[in-house]
Amino acid sequence: MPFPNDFPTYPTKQQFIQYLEDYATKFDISPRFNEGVASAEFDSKLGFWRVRTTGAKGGDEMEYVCRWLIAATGENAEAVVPKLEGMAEFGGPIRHTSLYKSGEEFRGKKVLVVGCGNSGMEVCLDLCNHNARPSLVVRDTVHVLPREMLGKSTFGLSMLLLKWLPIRLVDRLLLVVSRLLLGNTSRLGLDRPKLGPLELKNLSGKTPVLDVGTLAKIKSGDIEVRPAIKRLKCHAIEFINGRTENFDAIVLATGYRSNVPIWLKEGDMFSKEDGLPRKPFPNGWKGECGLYAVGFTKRGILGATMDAKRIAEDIERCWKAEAKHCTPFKGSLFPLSSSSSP
Ligand SMILES: NC(=O)C1=CN([C@@H]2O[C@H](COP(=O)(O)OP(=O)(O)OC[C@H]3O[C@@H](n4cnc5c(N)ncnc54)[C@H](OP(=O)(O)O)[C@@H]3O)[C@@H](O)[C@H]2O)C=CC1
Ligand SMILES: O=C(O)C(=O)Cc1c[nH]c2ccccc12
Repeated sequence: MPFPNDFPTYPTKQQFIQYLEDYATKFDISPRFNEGVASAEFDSKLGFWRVRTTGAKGGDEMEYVCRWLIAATGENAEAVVPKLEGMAEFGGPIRHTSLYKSGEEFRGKKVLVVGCGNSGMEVCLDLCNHNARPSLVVRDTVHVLPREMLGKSTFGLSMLLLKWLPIRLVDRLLLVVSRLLLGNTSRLGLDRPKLGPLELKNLSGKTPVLDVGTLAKIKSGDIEVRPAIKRLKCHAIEFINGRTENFDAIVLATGYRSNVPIWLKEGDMFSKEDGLPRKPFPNGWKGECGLYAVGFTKRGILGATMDAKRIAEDIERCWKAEAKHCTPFKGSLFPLSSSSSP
């Protein structure tokens, strides 16, 4: 179900919520809100999955029983919080982006944003817009692309080009246009990886950063780039280049991970280490006993789409095969008198 034609390229929160509600109505979906899955386990005696949930405040336990279970909790289910030396000593707030609401509370403060993915870049800009003074830790290479190219969204354009051209050529085009529109990002302290943005996404899962105005703030000096952190002190931070600088607060834009191992009681399909399917792409979508996984391919929306189609087809096939084996109602109720039944 596509977005309505009158939606802008970047729908508002309210428009997106409306889309989700229309989607649920159209496909007759009744979401269960304010419930979290505590555990899901296959009951081999029953031949079904038992899924236990708890209410928002930990109360109201429920159990669901189902033939098929699709894990769709994603690659960004819980915050990754790095252990930094001296973390307990630091005097100011240390906030992961998952808990970041607005730059308002950091007004006038000197803030270190750790991590230069899409979250870190957008938080830096928001901090600037609230008159905070952010610095950004960039410890590795990163691909920054303009959000739009030739009047089209870079993401949409990439997906379109990939239908016709090999990935390396699309990457070359993206980099040429980025260079024209953004200039040389290395001069701002943002070196590019050797691999192109889409190839890197496919191989490592690292998403290119879409610039929403952060680069201009780095250029103007409103955001300063810093190397990796060595250790935290009471009101200061020491970097690996030996410099120490005072900061009032830290925002950890250090990313997210899957939380499947916490709730799914199952040993084979998902790795305990990273919470992703063990089978390599594109085979990670199917497990045993009616268990499936969607959206754990590190290949963004395209990857999730592939999983979703395969799962829907597989369940349809199982469903039809099982329906065939079920004896028709009449036959099973009156086995002796149904001499005409096959
Ligand atoms: N508008 C949009 O489209 C947005 C999309 N997103 C998406 O959500 C997902 C999550 O994004 P995000 O939250 O940015 O997480 P990411 O995983 O994309 O980025 C995390 C960043 O933190 C860095 N990092 C991690 N640990 C440390 C550390 N100890 N010291 C210094 N740097 C560190 C990583 O660097 P390194 O590479 O060196 O590990 C990386 O740059 C992504 O897919 C992203 O594209 C998020 C926000 C907005
Ligand atoms: O398909 C997705 O959802 C991806 O994560 C890939 C992606 C995210 N942002 C982009 C920007 C330009 C090209 C590809 C991507």
